[in-house]
Amino acid sequence: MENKDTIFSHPLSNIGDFRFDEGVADVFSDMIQRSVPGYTNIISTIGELAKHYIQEQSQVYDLGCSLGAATLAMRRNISQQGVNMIAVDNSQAMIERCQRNLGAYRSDVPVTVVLDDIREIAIENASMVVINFTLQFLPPDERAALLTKVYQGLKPGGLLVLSEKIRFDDQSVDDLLTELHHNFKRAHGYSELEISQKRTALENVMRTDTAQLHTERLNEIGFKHVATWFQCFNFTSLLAIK
Ligand SMILES: Nc1ncnc2c1ncn2[C@@H]1O[C@H](C[S@+](CC[C@H]([NH3+])C(=O)[O-])CC(=O)[O-])[C@@H](O)[C@H]1O
Ligand SMILES: O=C(O)C(=O)Cc1ccccc1
Repeated sequence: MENKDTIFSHPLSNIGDFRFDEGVADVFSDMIQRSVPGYTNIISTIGELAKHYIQEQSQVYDLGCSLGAATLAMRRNISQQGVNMIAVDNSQAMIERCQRNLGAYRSDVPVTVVLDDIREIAIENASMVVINFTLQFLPPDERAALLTKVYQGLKPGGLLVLSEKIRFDDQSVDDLLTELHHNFKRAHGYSELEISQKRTALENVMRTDTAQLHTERLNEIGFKHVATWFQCFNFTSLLAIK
């Protein structure tokens, strides 16, 4: 049923930048579950939060939706009327599979699947916005603008869920939590070669911020309530309410 991630299992003579292409999209569900501690828990909590925060006659956004896991979790959980969901990703391979996944379950909640850069889309009348491990792929100096756009598009009482891989200013702490994350990957069957080649591939494309920066930035933008609700090693998820 599910394709196993073997992308980095053989020695590559030239490790290019990590890309969300067909090969990655085909194995992405397996890849993210074996790579991100707490991923399944985060997805189901997004579903729980949807029950409480999605407002009637409003829009819900999943920015960097990949295969649509967060959108599916939210859609399954809501009984609110007049909700329109928008799932956005700039990878054609992901969007095709996302559309297919959403079509595999029946639901009365309309979802518009959009192939675009999350920096280009309008956010309006939103009661919930999910950015689950996607902000980390934007250039660091463009992150505040994206989050400001989200804030401006949210209704009062609206919720942002922001999940990210993080780094630590303290080098010893960063080394330790990186090692614990690598142990997690080993425990899920990844070899040293896979871990190190993927790390190289991600180096230029995924520049992580610290937890403090995430919290401070959300506060500065104006969110009324900001909290870290999940952290495992160097992975975190925050919620921010307007
Ligand atoms: N500028 C951008 N515009 C649109 N999409 C982008 C951009 N940059 C990257 N992406 C997309 O963001 C997604 C990141 S994965 C999200 C997991 C999902 N949220 C999940 O809950 O399963 C997380 C990870 O791979 O660590 C990929 O599908 C990219 O194509
Ligand atoms: O795999 C890793 O080392 C990560 O940091 C997480 C991840 C998961 C899926 C795609 C890109 C990064």
